[in-house]
Amino acid sequence: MKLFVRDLTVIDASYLDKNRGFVGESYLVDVILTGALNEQSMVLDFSLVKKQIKTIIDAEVDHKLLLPQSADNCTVTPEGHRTQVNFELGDSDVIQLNCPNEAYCLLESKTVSIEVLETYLEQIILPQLPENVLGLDIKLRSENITTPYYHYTHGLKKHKGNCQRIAHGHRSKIDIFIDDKYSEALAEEWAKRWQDIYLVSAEDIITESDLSFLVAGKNNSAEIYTAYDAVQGYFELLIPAGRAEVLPNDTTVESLSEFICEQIKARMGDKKVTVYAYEGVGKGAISER
Ligand SMILES: Nc1nc2c(c(=O)[nH]1)N=C([C@H](O)[C@H](O)COP(=O)(O)OP(=O)(O)OP(=O)(O)O)CN2
Repeated sequence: MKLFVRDLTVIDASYLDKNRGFVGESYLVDVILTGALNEQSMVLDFSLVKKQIKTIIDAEVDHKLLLPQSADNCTVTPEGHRTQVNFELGDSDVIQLNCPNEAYCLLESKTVSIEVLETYLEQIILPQLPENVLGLDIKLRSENITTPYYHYTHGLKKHKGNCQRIAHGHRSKIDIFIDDKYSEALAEEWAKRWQDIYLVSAEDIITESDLSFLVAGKNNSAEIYTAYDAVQGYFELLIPAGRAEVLPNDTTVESLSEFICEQIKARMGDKKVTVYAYEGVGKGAISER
């Protein structure tokens, strides 16, 4: 007998890619369970399917940085409850992080892909399900978006939950209206500007000498050093400046939509500007000037 649940949850995470650097993603999760019927004539009660699988996904991958730790360009060094990561990019630039262990999900692979993540999740979730559940098929998919979108990575130091992690991200639609008319050109402009971007708050920028680790190699462009203290611990990151944008406020979706709206308004004079900035799937903030 097979049981399916579509849209069980959304994984908002980021991964490191040799060419793209940080890639923020929002994956919708579908599952199929194969098994014998239990005493309730069910493979597993839907409410338990949803709760148990979501709990594991939230703990293992959601709001984390997914690392291809078998890649030659990825060095992961555990330091007790913290982990240092050095990731060399194709252009010989480097991204470095030093964060509490829960900021990362370490994958035994050379790259991160949907297939790698599906296999990883199947392997860790199936043994935690009741014995009558014999098989688990996890399918991850991106939201079907037909208009421009971007992938961003960020961290919200003031968030009490897992959004405080310095490198989690989202694949997000951006809708922009000028005098109530949809502007594909402006949406595309922002999608291009923030494609695979790291968004950092100006107040979180530190100097190289404030980093707790030594900088490995020299980046081609300038570097940005950012760090903050949050409930889960101290988070540090070094990123080439060309792969980041510094924003005046926190990088909540409210601030992002305000930032985009203000920037466009400055060019539009008397015209009304409306911005729908999404954070992942089906949620976001609206700004109007
Ligand atoms: N008003 C706002 N609330 C939250 C923001 C924000 O910008 N404005 N941001 C976040 C985090 O960035 C987080 O990544 C959002 O993830 P979300 O999927 O909402 O978080 P959960 O995992 O708690 O939700 P699930 O339904 O379990 O996926 C948080 N809030």
